[in-house]
Amino acid sequence: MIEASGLAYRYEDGTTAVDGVDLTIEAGERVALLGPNGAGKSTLLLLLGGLLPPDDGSVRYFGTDQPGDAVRDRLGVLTQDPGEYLFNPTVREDIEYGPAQLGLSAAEADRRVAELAERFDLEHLLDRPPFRLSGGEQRRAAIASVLSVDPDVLLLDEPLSNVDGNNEAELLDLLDELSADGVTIVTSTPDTDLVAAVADRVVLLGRDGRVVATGSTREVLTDTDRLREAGLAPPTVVELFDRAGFEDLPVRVEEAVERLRRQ
Ligand SMILES: Nc1ncnc2c1ncn2[C@@H]1O[C@H](COP(=O)(O)OP(=O)(O)OP(=O)(O)O)[C@@H](O)[C@H]1O
Repeated sequence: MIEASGLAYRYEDGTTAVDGVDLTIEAGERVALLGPNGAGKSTLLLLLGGLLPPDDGSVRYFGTDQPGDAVRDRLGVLTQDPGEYLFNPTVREDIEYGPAQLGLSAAEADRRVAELAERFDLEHLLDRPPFRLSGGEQRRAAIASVLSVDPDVLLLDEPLSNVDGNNEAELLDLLDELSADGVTIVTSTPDTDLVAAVADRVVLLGRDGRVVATGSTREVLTDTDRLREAGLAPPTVVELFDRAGFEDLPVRVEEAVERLRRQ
């Protein structure tokens, strides 16, 4: 789906945000870009989504040489600022915007709005101006507008920040469903507790914008020393079982519960 090689990006003030990143994302994969604040996750996501031109290196999409612009409607990129997706007079129009740009019928756009509004608990907010929404509501509306174009690849920058427990569970369920439908999902986060719920593979970034490790979610999340060296706390469930002296560490709460029941 995405093949990045030698990616590097420096901001105008000379800050190197991403440095020499090689990364291949296969169809249907769920990948987390994990790293501490300032590691370059957001910048990398923008580079992968074709929204920033790299200073060095290149990104290939779908095994072709088409530039990011040409495959824009197949890539759904959620940046950290929900305001970037909410620029119409109402939330409804924001969600309809993508389908309209793709030339879909009004009936199909309406259908997508209704489905996404129900999923994200936005029905009562559809006719409001987006700036009158709370931070978490804006994030949910932004995610709905990204999903409205039915992308093949989703690139999500900290999608759960500001989102409460119920809506978090709803969004995680939806990501599971999209993944089961074959959508490729890349999620950036500094939150090790979230990773096992959204990814099967992890790309761990260090503070210098370089990849420190890649591996299965289990491999990366149970290597507590390496996580700490990268500036991250291990997931709570991993830390708990590690400190309690367990050998084989669970990475999800459900797995931990199962383990304890068997004891
Ligand atoms: N517009 C900018 N101008 C200059 N430096 C920037 C800019 N945006 C980000 N940076 C710097 O680039 C580096 C990577 O930032 P980036 O936002 O990609 O990291 P991140 O891993 O997403 O961080 P966080 O977890 O805090 O969101 C940091 O050192 C940051 O200070």
